[in-house]
Amino acid sequence: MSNDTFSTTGGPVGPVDATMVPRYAGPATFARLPALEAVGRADIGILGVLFDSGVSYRPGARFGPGHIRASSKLLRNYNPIQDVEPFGVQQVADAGDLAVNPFDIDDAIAGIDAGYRATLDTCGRILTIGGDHTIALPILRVLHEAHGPVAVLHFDAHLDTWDTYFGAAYTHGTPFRRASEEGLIDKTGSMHVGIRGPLYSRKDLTDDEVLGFQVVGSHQLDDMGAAGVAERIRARMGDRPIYVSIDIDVLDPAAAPGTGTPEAGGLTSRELLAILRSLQGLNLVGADIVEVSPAYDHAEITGIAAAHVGYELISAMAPQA
Ligand SMILES: N=C(N)NCCCC(=O)O
Ligand SMILES: [Zn+2]
Ligand SMILES: [Zn+2]
Repeated sequence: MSNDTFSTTGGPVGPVDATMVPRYAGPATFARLPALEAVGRADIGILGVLFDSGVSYRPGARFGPGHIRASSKLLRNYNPIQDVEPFGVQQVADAGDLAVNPFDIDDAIAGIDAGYRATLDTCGRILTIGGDHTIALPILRVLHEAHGPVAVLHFDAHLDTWDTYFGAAYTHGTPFRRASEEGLIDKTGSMHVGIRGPLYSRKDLTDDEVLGFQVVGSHQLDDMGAAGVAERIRARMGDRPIYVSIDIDVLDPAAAPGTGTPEAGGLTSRELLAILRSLQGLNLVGADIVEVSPAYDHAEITGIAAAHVGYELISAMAPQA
């Protein structure tokens, strides 16, 4: 018999009541929220995608969803800076995991497409926790059917608009080039935030611009500040439908050591969380948090950062009073 004591006031079913069940106990769901099947439908579904066969360096992101859930137990009901109860004003539920083919990327992409589409039958929007960045492509394919080309707000140390690796077109370094080629993204409204580190050549940047992206480099954060980046985002995206894709390696390795392709000189978690808060009121149609690789994490540093990223995204998606 489950000892979950979900706090509910007749509205959305929220997380387990922390005054009844100690934080280290309760369901292994994101923020100890109810499972989707327990509530039937949700405004936001948290969906794990256990896939990391598209990586080019350190693997392990297939274990990211479980790690982020385990690291999310301390999340509480009220978000003071956004002044919202993200789990009280909307139904948020954990939609479980998509376990896709680890041996065939094409089959895995088809599986993610089908699983994401099925989850949208009972969830208004989905916050996906990965998995490596390959997973963004099938998600954008599904969202394109409902929204047309979406503006991609991409937080990452890496452009992820490269062409192929060893001849492979579908990897964690290529999702946004494929998406742009397939007409899935709004080339007048997409941008990267946090880009840094060595590139393969200058052509990486000229190609990237043609594919529809503007770049805010990590090095610009000191001068622009989170507020300046937030302004750039609003100016670039306006009221377009926006897909937010967050590669946890946008954070400095000090703030996110548990990731596959770390680059020095990244954002602090405080900067990233401040930028995400500024998305409140924008037309967010979905989001993901990818590339968390627990094997390289210490003391849940990366898992906790990813959990808070998810919390601020859910808060930014909440209906405002
Ligand atoms: N972590 C992501 N998503 N992409 C990394 C690509 C790294 C590289 O091409 O060297
Ligand atoms: Zn990256
Ligand atoms: Zn990436």
